[in-house]
Amino acid sequence: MSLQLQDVRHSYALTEVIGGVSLTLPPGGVVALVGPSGCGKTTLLHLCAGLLTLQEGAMHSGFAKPALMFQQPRLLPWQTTADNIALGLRAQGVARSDARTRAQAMGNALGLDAEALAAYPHQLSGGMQSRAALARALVLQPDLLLIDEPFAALDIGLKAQLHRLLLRHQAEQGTAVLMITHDLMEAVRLANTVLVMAAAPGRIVHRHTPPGAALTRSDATVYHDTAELLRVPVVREAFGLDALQEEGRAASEPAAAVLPLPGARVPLALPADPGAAQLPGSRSRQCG
Ligand SMILES: Nc1ncnc2c1ncn2[C@@H]1O[C@H](COP(=O)(O)OP(=O)(O)OP(=O)(O)O)[C@@H](O)[C@H]1O
Repeated sequence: MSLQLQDVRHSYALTEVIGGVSLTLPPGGVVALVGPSGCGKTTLLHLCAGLLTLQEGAMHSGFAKPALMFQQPRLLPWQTTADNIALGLRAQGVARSDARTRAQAMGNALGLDAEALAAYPHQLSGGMQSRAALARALVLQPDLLLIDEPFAALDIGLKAQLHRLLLRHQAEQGTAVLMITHDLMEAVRLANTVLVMAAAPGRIVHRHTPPGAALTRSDATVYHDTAELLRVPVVREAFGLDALQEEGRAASEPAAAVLPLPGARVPLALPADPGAAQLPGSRSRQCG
């Protein structure tokens, strides 16, 4: 039972955006696809979720209960938080009272109290909405969770809290997770395997295994490992870092050899040691 992609390609009209991606996600594994904006991460995730039709290559999923968590919480404004969390269960035919009980328990586990669960989405902060969206996915007890940058808009503290909640649930339930992000440090913090993508067309250019188990990975280890990853030439190239650095140097000649890089979307100068929605079920698809 795993998710396997073999030489998957995808084009929008005449433009090839995914140029031959192969990957395997085993049960209980956490794979992060990380890459610059526009390299095809969302397209790939939507292919895995069955939201896009496979055009070329092969894909097989042995997972029976996949769930997708979108970049935006996408809560129904006319339903309470608890009813939003219960939505997938209700769609599966679970009785209203049972679904609500399970939704409340999952909401509580993710830090939503009775008041938040009785509130409507517009009465919740962004962080609470993200918790509700995570609860809505996790309450389904998926064996495969597909995540599309759900924590991108959160502050650093909230992000860390949700990372921990997700990792704890993942470790307890053995859920396989395929997540996409453009944040290298988030990928190193959460994943067993980090796959770095480059653009035009989207392809995997580097595979990285962060040390140890994610739940016990310290901040220092995450910073150090991210810094190491940022030294890999193909990773730097994928994010356009060296080009930016050259621009910076040219602009300040003959000043300092190393400059901060304006506009970079990934951390650039990390200390080496800072010291311190229910989807279609199991499927196998082949084309091309
Ligand atoms: N429906 C579509 N029709 C045409 N082109 C599309 C469509 N969806 C995405 N694209 C293009 O395909 C490329 C890959 O887009 P995609 O959203 O998969 O990238 P991404 O890596 O997830 O980007 P981001 O990190 O900015 O969300 C981009 O050039 C985008 O403009």
